[in-house]
Amino acid sequence: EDPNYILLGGFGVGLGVIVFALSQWVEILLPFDPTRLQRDLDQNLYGQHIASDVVLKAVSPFLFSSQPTKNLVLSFHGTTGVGKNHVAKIIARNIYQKGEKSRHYITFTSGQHFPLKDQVDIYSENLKQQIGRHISNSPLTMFVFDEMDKMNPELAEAIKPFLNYVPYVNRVSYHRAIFIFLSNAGGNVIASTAVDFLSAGKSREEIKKNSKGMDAQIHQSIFSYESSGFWQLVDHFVPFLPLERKHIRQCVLAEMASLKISVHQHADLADKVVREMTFFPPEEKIFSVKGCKSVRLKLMPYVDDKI
Ligand SMILES: Nc1ncnc2c1ncn2[C@@H]1O[C@H](COP(=O)(O)OP(=O)(O)OP(=O)(O)O)[C@@H](O)[C@H]1O
Repeated sequence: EDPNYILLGGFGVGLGVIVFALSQWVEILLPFDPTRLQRDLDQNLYGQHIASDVVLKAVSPFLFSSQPTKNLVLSFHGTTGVGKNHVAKIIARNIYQKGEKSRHYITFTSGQHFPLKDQVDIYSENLKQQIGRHISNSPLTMFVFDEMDKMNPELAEAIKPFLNYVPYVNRVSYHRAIFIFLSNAGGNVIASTAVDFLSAGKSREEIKKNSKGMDAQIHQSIFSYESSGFWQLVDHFVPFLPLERKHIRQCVLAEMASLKISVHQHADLADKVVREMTFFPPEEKIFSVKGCKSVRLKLMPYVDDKI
């Protein structure tokens, strides 16, 4: 063997390893395409015409702008299992090639990450450092805070400076980050507005963001929390409506496809799962109490028998 070839081969392998490591480290940001986001929402988000509209109109100009004047702050409201986390993930997969698995998609759940009241000072300090570090690594980071209604107000205070109009810290732009807060606060207000509409014979699509003062009532339900200054920094409050039978059915079919459960072999499964769910109000039984939340779990027993 010619030692030159061995040297060259070794060099090639080394270079390959470095390129591979770099490609794992440097994540690809997708070029933003509003049509793709719209298509994704149209096809994969069921029964949420208001949320779909607000998200598209908020996210598109923000991602198009090369120098946004402030970061994007969204607050999603609705009862359980109606698609709040789901939409955050849809946004993520339209920004990052790795979607929700991206290193730049950061989630915190109050009950899980900040459970102890007497540790709040430590949580605050850690949280500030983490947010700063993530933004320094990649200005276009998504921070998703779940269970905001359970968050200690002191933690909200720790996040507040990042939502403000601070343009640069250490020459890194703080205006490109996206903050999404999820909560069940206002969920009952939204649900009762939906019940009123459908009971009055109106269609779901007629419900607007400010129908029956829904907007104002959502504000009321959160501004009564201590950190009202924090909520003033939110750009858009996004209501998620409770889901009806047809939406649950759509969720079941989508989950069946993702779990590779044959629709042919289990023709009645979607209807069976829908029948097993609980609906409200008790008389009319229009909306699913848990949205699409337990759908995946109910399908698990069928996972093994593939097509
Ligand atoms: N409107 C919807 N359209 C499509 N799929 C949905 C919708 N709502 C819920 N799902 C499905 O149900 C699962 C659970 O929903 P998701 O986690 O988004 O609920 P959530 O509103 O965040 O609830 P929670 O308040 O309990 O956190 C999602 O992963 C998704 O598969």
